[in-house]
Amino acid sequence: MSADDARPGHRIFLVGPMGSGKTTLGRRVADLLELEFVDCDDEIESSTGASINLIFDIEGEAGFRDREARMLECLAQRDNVLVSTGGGAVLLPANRELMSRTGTVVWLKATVDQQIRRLELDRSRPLLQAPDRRKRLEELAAQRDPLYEAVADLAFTSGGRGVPLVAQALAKALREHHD
Ligand SMILES: Nc1ncnc2c1ncn2[C@@H]1O[C@H](COP(=O)(O)OP(=O)(O)O)[C@@H](O)[C@H]1O
Ligand SMILES: O=C(O)C1=C[C@@H](OP(=O)(O)O)[C@@H](O)[C@H](O)C1
Ligand SMILES: [Mg+2]
Repeated sequence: MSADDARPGHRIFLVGPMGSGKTTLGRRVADLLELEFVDCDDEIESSTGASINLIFDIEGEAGFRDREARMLECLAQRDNVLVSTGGGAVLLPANRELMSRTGTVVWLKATVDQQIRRLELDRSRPLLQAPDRRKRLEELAAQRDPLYEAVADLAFTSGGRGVPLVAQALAKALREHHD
């Protein structure tokens, strides 16, 4: 991002692992920063009329990544927006390049324990349909943490404060980042 673009909330991308709160916190933080909120997965679901699970079933992960990359390209053209991405959006170099070039990228961190607790009942994430969720999440973290790190302008750890307080802290961190 150039210095001229570095205004609060011009375009923010939240990245990070499943269950880090990109969707939940993103919506609140967008409100606090008076930005439009958009969730990449929700956009894919509403534009296809299919759930993420069904897309994975029919087209495989590769098909989903294709749709995700195309959706991100569209979303990166909006202004005054906070975009919550899916946890694997950082996998494609083109996505990383797009997000770094067009916005402020925030890595929402979460421990595997937090992920497991928060996603205990979740059945909507195809990559979590594994017999050993901890192992799966650890493998994903080993693969992806270096990518989150590489693309992020800011890393944010939520701690155990509860969603409303964490959203306020994240909004504050973003304001300070842009000052
Ligand atoms: N900081 C947090 N503290 C407690 N619960 C959280 C936090 N962030 C998210 N959650 C909960 O975890 C679940 C998954 O959050 P979600 O926003 O869908 O994560 P992501 O979009 O990163 O996968 C939701 O039930 C949400 O309420
Ligand atoms: O980590 C991933 O590869 C994925 C994360 C999901 O989004 P959240 O990170 O919002 O759960 C969703 O995009 C899809 O199930 C794949
Ligand atoms: Mg999400």
